[in-house]
Amino acid sequence: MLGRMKIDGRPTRTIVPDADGISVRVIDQTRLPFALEERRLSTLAEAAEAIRIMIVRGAPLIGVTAAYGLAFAMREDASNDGLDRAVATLAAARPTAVNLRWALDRVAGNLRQTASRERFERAFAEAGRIAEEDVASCHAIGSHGGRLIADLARERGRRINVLTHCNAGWLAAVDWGTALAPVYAAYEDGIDLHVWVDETRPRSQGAALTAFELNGHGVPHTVVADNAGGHLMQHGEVDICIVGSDRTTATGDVCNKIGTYLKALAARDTGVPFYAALPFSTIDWSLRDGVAEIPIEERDGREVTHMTGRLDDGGFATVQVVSPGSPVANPAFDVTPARLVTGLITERGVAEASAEGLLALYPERRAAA
Ligand SMILES: CSC[C@@H](O)[C@@H](O)C(=O)COP(=O)(O)O
Repeated sequence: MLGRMKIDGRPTRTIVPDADGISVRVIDQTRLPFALEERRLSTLAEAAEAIRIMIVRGAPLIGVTAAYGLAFAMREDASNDGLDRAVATLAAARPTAVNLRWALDRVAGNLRQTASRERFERAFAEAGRIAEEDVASCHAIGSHGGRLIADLARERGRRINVLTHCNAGWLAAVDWGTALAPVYAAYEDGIDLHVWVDETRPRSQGAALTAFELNGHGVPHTVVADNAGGHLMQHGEVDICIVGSDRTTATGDVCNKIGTYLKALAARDTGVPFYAALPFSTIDWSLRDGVAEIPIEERDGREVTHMTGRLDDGGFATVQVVSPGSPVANPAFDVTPARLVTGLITERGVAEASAEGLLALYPERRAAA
């Protein structure tokens, strides 16, 4: 299946069902930007491991991969116990992105009404539908967010500088992405724009993945160290910040890659609009206080102490960058309170970051609220 996003001019998607009808192929994101390699996933263990070690990452893509993982599990043990065990295994792979739990609940809910012998086919088809819906949501996010960039370009009559953090592009979803979808939409509409790409230590998703994506599309961009954003904003070099989200509360608090909160603080201080772009599957309607309630994944300290990269001679090396013996901490996400968020760009339009703002776009949630 062809995607809209491109690598070397070739349309590509991050996850594609294989012709054998029992597996999927994914891009191994641990190898980017220096090597483009695919992995085939066909078992529960492979899907859970791919999510855990971040062969696939980004909230929407984690959700789709988990849905396929549940399908694979149904080939191995289609009993109710097998289903419960598979849900638990996949849910534990990464705790913060709520799209994972959302996708598991959707597929598992469907399977509980389904006879065991039909469960694999049913789950595989449902995972495919979740992937297609994600593409449609991201495309719509692109249209709504692209208009924000176009409005700024009209208003300011010059090139628009967008700052983004981590990778919330098509590599983090199935196609298009969330935070980068508006960038792609505006760029394809001929808007003159440039993207400041936060490097995003410790795993460098900005330097490795966002830069790789933008390069693939010819979108003008510059990679900056994580600490540069505040300075750029103070000097009028940023017109708008757009980030993704791993979980957004019913009140509009935005959980995203560690460091996002600091950018939102700098944006507020300098009057730069700060948006989060996310599909409905990223909204956790059960939570009202993101700082207190969202579980923050703590990852291996080795991501902080070591870095891997390409040597000048073309070889690869992992090197230690922290003083030996120093303890490290590695919280992977932080929460930006709704009061610092100018708006939430969703597939239904741009919402104010508040309970009322979200309910205005998702009125069907009013009864539950
Ligand atoms: C469209 S993806 C939104 C988020 O998932 C993204 O901004 C992010 O924080 C990804 O974190 P990662 O740890 O790389 O999975």
